[in-house]
Amino acid sequence: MSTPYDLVVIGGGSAGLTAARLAADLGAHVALIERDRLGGDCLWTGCVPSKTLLHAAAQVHAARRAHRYGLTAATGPADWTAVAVRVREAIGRIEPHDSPEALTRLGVEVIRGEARFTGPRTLDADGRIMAFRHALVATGSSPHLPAVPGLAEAGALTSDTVWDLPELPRRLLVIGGGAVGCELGQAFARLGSQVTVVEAEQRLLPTTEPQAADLLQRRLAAEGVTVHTGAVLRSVRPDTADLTTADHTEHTLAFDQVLVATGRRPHLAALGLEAGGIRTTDRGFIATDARLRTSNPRVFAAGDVTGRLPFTHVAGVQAGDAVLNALLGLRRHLDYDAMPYAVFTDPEIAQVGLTAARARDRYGDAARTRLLPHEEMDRAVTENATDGFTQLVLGPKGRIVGATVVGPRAGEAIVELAHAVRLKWSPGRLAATVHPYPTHADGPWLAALAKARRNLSTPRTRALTSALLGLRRGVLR
Ligand SMILES: Cc1cc2nc3c(=O)[nH]c(=O)nc-3n(C[C@H](O)[C@H](O)[C@H](O)COP(=O)(O)OP(=O)(O)OC[C@H]3O[C@@H](n4cnc5c(N)ncnc54)[C@H](O)[C@@H]3O)c2cc1C
Ligand SMILES: NC(=O)c1ccc[n+]([C@@H]2O[C@H](COP(=O)([O-])OP(=O)(O)OC[C@H]3O[C@@H](n4cnc5c(N)ncnc54)[C@H](O)[C@@H]3O)[C@@H](O)[C@H]2O)c1
Repeated sequence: MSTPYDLVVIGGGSAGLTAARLAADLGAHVALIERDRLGGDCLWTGCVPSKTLLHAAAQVHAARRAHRYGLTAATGPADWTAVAVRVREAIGRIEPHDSPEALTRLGVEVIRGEARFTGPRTLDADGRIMAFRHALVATGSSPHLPAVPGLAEAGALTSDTVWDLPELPRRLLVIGGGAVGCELGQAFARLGSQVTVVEAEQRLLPTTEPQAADLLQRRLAAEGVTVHTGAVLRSVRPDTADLTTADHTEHTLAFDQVLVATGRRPHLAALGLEAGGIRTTDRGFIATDARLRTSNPRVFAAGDVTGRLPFTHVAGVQAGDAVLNALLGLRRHLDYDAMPYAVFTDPEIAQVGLTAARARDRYGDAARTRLLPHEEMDRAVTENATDGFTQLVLGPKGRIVGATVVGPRAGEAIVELAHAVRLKWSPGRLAATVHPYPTHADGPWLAALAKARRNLSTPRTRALTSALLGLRRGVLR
């Protein structure tokens, strides 16, 4: 057995890579064990391919509407081979940053193999026993297939396998209307597939603000996507699916390919959690405290495996905190109420902090919302994208506790609202920073200005300003 490593990282995805790099920067003796390819879900099958696909689909969508500007509009389906090449190109451009060579240059020992705990301070990587002072579990998650008869046998695609399609499906059935289902459903529809999305809950993106989800559903319908919400998928055969919709009617849908996007489960099998003294939650994720420590105080966890907000940026910041807490004995913890995310559909939907409903649950009558429809935002008018909105959710003392932006570049516009939530700003504080005109960041600014202006016109402030004006009139004549 080797001398103990300061840190052994298990899994080379968004969380594991960030952790290993930071540990090496701090001068730690660090090893990273990866059983497959460094880069994880985000690089190979998640964020990077999906955002590249969405960009390609947006270009095709714009080309189809080019007749508005006197050009010959594009018709027919997109060339899937060309799109797939572009997706692989984007992955290829990013992959070298995450390669074993790049990590080794930084001082990380990269080990190819499957890790398994053999005790509270040791693990086995494909036959090699390694001792550690600290370990980080960053083994991520995989798509989960619901137990619907015939689904697995129908050759269902997931976000792991959809990238290998030899051709664009003519009819694509998407099971699940969460982030993956909405993003990929819209992208495939724009590229030329006939898409049907089946969602079990009453609306798409069930955890986002309801008006945002409704707006997206209307847009998808306008683009020719059929959406069934509140639907129960009963069974699947090789080219048809039986479902019952919210109004209790039964449908049989024909498809050429079916894509399952119904959530993910953590990679924990064969990790030897029991030998490592690591407990899991009721939902089957690794149980961690606020400092990301597991039930074994020498083992931390980060990323999708923790079951908290499964996003790349969350995986990265969790990994950073876990490494600092483990190696330097700090007590850092994240504020999940200030964690933003974006769904890259068109319209783009970005959110941070509490939704209006959660704010009411937490703060009762002290919770308020301020909505700025994007008809009032000039940049949205110039781009003919006025159906979006910016909503601020205010808590006690009028502090911003949550926000939603729907419209172009919502993912960028949400960033300053994430600052506002984290730093507990009032709208007045946000309004004090001048924004260039006209940008997509005007939504948050105009919403904050409108609220600040309303504060100026309360009877009390009006009485004060009237008195002051009267005084000035007297002095200045
Ligand atoms: C289609 C899609 C689009 C997405 N888009 C976005 C987006 O736009 N923005 C965003 O923030 N998030 C997005 N996500 C989510 C994001 O991809 C994940 O949250 C993120 O990749 C999780 O990182 P991770 O490090 O926890 O896990 P992973 O990236 O899954 O990495 C885990 C690694 O551990 C390895 N591993 C597992 N078990 C072992 C073992 N026993 N031994 C050794 N190695 C092991 C695996 O091989 C893998 O490489 C998307 C996800 C999907 C599916
Ligand atoms: N833009 C982004 O940041 C982005 C994009 C894609 C994915 N992701 C991440 O990847 C994770 C996985 O995405 P996902 O979309 O698979 O999961 P999800 O949890 O976001 O959505 C799954 C959806 O499937 C529905 N569902 C579950 N079982 C069903 C059934 N039997 N029939 C019909 N509908 C059913 C759920 O109600 C839910 O709406 C997400 O949690 C997200 O964090 C992020």
